[in-house]
Amino acid sequence: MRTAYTSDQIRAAELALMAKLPEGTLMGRAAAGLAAVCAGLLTGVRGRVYGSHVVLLVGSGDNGGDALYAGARLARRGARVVAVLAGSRVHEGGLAALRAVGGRATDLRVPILEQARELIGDADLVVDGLVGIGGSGALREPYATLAGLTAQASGLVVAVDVPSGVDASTGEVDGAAVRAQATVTFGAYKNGLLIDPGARFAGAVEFVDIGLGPYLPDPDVAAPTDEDVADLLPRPGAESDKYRRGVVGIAAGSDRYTGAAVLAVGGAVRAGAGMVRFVSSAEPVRLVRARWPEAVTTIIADPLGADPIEEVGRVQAWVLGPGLGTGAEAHAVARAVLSAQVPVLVDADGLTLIARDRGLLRRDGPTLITPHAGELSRLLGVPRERIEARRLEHVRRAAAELGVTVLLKGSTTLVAEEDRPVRVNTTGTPWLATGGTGDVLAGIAGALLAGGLSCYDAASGAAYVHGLAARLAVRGDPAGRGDPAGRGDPAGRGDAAGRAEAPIAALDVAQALPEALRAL
Ligand SMILES: NC(=O)C1=CN([C@@H]2O[C@H](COP(=O)(O)OP(=O)(O)OC[C@H]3O[C@@H](n4cnc5c(N)ncnc54)[C@H](O)[C@@H]3O)[C@@H](O)[C@H]2O)[C@@H](O)CC1
Ligand SMILES: [K+]
Repeated sequence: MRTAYTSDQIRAAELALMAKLPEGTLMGRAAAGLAAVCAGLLTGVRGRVYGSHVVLLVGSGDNGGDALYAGARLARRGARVVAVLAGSRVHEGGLAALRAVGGRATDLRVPILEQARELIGDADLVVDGLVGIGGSGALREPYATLAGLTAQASGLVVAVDVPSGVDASTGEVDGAAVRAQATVTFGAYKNGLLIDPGARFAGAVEFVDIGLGPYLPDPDVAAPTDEDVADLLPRPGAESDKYRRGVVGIAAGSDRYTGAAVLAVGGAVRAGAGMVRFVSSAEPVRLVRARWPEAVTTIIADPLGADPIEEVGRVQAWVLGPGLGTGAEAHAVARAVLSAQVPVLVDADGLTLIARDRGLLRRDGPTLITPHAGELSRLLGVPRERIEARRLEHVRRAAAELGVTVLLKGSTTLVAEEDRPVRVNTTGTPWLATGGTGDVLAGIAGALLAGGLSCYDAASGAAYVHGLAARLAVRGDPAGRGDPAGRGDPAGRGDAAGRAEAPIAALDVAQALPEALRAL
């Protein structure tokens, strides 16, 4: 599990560790690690550090101090280093160290932005030491303009600890922020490096150990890795039969919307359900049977009757909602499914139904909901843009307010359950933003729930394998190996340039599931 923390958590751990060490030790470790990463990147691009142009953007806090000490180390190796002093104060020790080895600082008599514009344009490397975990709110001037100028840099941009303008605790970006190719982070991951929109600004995240480990509390956020997911996925034993592996019931589709049902069933079949029982009206049943003969189907004879799902046999978990419709009949089916005591995953139209009738969520069994930002917006009565800008806050709020496990889909998929770290998914690809992929995800998670996983594990496991399968489908390479911004990057971004990738249809994701599962 890759763990991440808020600024306050990191700061408390640093204070505890610092109390045991001579002054300056931690900054020394941070700067040495930062300089080593910068030197490696410069060598990769230019063949050597010697003679390279390095510009340090230096704020008034310790983040600027790190940049200055690292700059001094690069200057000692022959880099031409200039510090743009952007703050009203500067870390004096760091500035003295830089000057002592021939580094320069901007002339305070000349407007800072004028100097910076030219320097940034010519630099091989820009080091962003404006603000780190001490930052709060939107960047003020001149930091905001400096952050914007880094977009015009022709050389590398490396952020110190966290890209300036990204809220380290939440990933929120309010106004300008530095967009880095790499972020060198100290002691522990910050939430904002894993969660969008912030994660998009961080580039590849390099971790520098400064000895904080023993002082860190329980994490605020955790990102499962291949090993974690492989461990939690159910594997059939010799004594398994379809019931032990789990029977998932899928109540989805309507005569108007049939595709979602086919996709959800496909996700469940391919993710290893022992059996899929599909329940719907005649037309989706016909199509599901044609595409997935493995599924056992039931046509609901009387949706408005006393128990519309009475005819369905034993089920260990339900998926409710894809393509179900939102009328009276769908409501009746939803009520019947949610009155079961087994885990129920609610998606798509099911979410619209519970947004209108929250009483449906008053039930005995565990509930997992899988909204995207628009659906969550209707559930919480909060504008969609606000949810997208503050994903962590809203996924937590939904879990607390609704008393369910919440998987919030989107550019970074999050899973929240009260009193647990929020899980962030690091697989996936922007190509997943296409119709029907959510239905496949619901099927996968349903299969895992039926296999005995908790809502929390089923949701995070499903998001993970769904993302892997999508990568396999878009580039024939589930692990994203050969893509430096892929698996090596904890944020798990895809190849930003979209190289060697092709669009996918949702069914391709379902079809790629077996291979993704084999790759784990
Ligand atoms: N505390 C420690 O033990 C260590 C801290 N380190 C570094 O220290 C950083 C934290 O240093 P600080 O606590 O001094 O804080 P920062 O340097 O992150 O930022 C604080 C400064 O930025 C200004 N500021 C805050 N928000 C701003 C905004 N929106 N616009 C413009 N200016 C803003 C503040 O007025 C203050 O001067 C870490 O991110 C890391 O880089 C490392 O050296 C490792 C050890
Ligand atoms: K920074």
